Amino acid sequence: MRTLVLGGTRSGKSARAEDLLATAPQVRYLATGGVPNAGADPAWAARVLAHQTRRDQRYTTVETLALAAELRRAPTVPTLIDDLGNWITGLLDESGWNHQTDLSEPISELADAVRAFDGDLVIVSPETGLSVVPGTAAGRRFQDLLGAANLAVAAACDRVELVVAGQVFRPDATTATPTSATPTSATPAPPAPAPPAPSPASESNVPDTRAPDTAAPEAVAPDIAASPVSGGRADFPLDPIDAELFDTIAPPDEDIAEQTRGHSLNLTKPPGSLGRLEDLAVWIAACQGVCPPRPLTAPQIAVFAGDHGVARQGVSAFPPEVTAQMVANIAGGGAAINVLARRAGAGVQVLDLSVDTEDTDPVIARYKVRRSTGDLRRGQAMTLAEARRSLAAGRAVADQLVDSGADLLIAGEMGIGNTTPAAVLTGTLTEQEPVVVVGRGTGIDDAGWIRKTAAVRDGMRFARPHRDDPLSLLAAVAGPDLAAITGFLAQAALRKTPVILDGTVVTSAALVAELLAPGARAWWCAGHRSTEPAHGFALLELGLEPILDLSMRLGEGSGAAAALPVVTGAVDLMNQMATFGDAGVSGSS
Ligand SMILES: Cc1cc2ncn([C@H]3O[C@H](COP(=O)(O)O)[C@@H](O)[C@H]3O)c2cc1C
Ligand SMILES: O=C(O)c1cccnc1
Repeated sequence: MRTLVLGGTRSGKSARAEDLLATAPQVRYLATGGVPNAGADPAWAARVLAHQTRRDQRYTTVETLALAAELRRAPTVPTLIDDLGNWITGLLDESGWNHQTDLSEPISELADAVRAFDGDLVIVSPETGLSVVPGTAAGRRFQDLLGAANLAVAAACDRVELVVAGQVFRPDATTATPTSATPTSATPAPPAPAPPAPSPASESNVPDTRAPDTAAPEAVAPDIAASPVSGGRADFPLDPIDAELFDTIAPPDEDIAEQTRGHSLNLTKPPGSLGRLEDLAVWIAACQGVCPPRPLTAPQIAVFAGDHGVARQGVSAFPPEVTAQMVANIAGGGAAINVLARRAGAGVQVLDLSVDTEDTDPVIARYKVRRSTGDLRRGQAMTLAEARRSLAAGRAVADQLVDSGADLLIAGEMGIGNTTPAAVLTGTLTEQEPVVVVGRGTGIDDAGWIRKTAAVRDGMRFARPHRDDPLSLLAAVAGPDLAAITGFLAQAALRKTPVILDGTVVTSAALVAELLAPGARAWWCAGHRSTEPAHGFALLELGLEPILDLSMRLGEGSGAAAALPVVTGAVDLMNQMATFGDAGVSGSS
């Protein structure tokens, strides 16, 4: 079990960490605070002594900043790291406190080592993000880097705890997942979010840290997760009036792309031998504007959920009630997307935009626009105002994730019947006939396929007049979930953040997003090719070649999450491989 214990100064976090290892026969204690010079700083020495006297004979202390190497050296020995704040300070002391100091590599190395660790590991780290932004450049640097370290390490752990005045809170156990807004959601929501909106830290993207054996009795604190919501619904942080207006989307940096292609020629491999992995790394470098690209340490997945009126017409193999049930499943960490995200080190949050229930946890429903949609066979799935609100919600979610450090975004979806509006959008925007785009979705039989095709035909009839007006197209035949995904994807591009697209539902929204924000597609790659026929047409229209083709047809973001390790691996190759010169390997003759 790997646990990250966060807390403020003197919160009781170290004592809590030691409690977690109380039954371990021996504990390796990785101390990052350095050996204090008692003469120079007696107060610091006393502080360290207090920690030492509390620990017993079972502890063996190793003073080190090389945490990743030490974890890898003995990856099963029960270990306590105390703490990441001193670790960041030590690294900054070594490499300089100026703003150019890049600690992304040691941070991602540590996260990788934590992920690979196979025993009891407790990591203590200060939670400084709840205080004011420091007034000095060095203070801000420290706070930013510590936040990044906490996010990356939280994503690699099985669970995250927050200690406040000796009380233990489990962010991931509050609402079953949605929690803090920090990319890996290591940081729980602040008790009093600042206006104008749920602060980033109040958003739900705790990494999916659920583990089968984590039902700790102290896992409470519903009020923390619920705090950002007023009256059961979140206030919309973005004025929906302008939700469909986007500034020009700048393309990823072509000079950096060229530089990265050149860099790749120097690496110890025949030119081009890593095939499309090289293209992916070049693309990420161009998105980041950095050569070689920085390792991706904080990918985030937002799953947008909604019901669809047409689902009552026999177009799905499953009943609409499954949408709400699956929202709870995703929040609880038990869906396919959670499993793939955990493995890939991505945080997951699920958001109810239009599920047909009043009972969703208020945090998950903070952007709720309505219950279900009108039947798209008769047009007007929602109003224009609702479409704007939904777009604004998706944009706000992307903003919050990017603001809290996410370096790659994935949109997922959950909604029984949603492959029907997706087929309507794709058929309309790629000018294909209904029979060509309609697939089996969750596995409908022939009679269901005929009903679905008829519904798509009717929906396309209503959609066609709105083909050149993305907002009214969404209002006519989509729904809040698809509109939110549209806003999310376009906003990610505006914020220069790469996206891995998922299957047919998300990609149908991508078609609309490209209309709303032309050029946005340059910020997206296609994670996989779904077996739904509409998906192939949508990918063709966007000019995207999928990374994987595994006959998947699930949605939730699962195809994108499956492709995520390929993308992060591609970036690592560009970043970590030795050059011919460095390794003393002869180049081609
Ligand atoms: C248990 C279950 C889990 C799912 N996870 C994703 N979907 C996927 O299937 C649904 C769309 O297919 P259709 O249009 O045929 O209803 C969406 O919820 C989509 O996310 C699921 C569907 C089910 C039943
Ligand atoms: O490709 C998808 O996104 C998909 C396929 C089937 C069911 N739900 C989603």
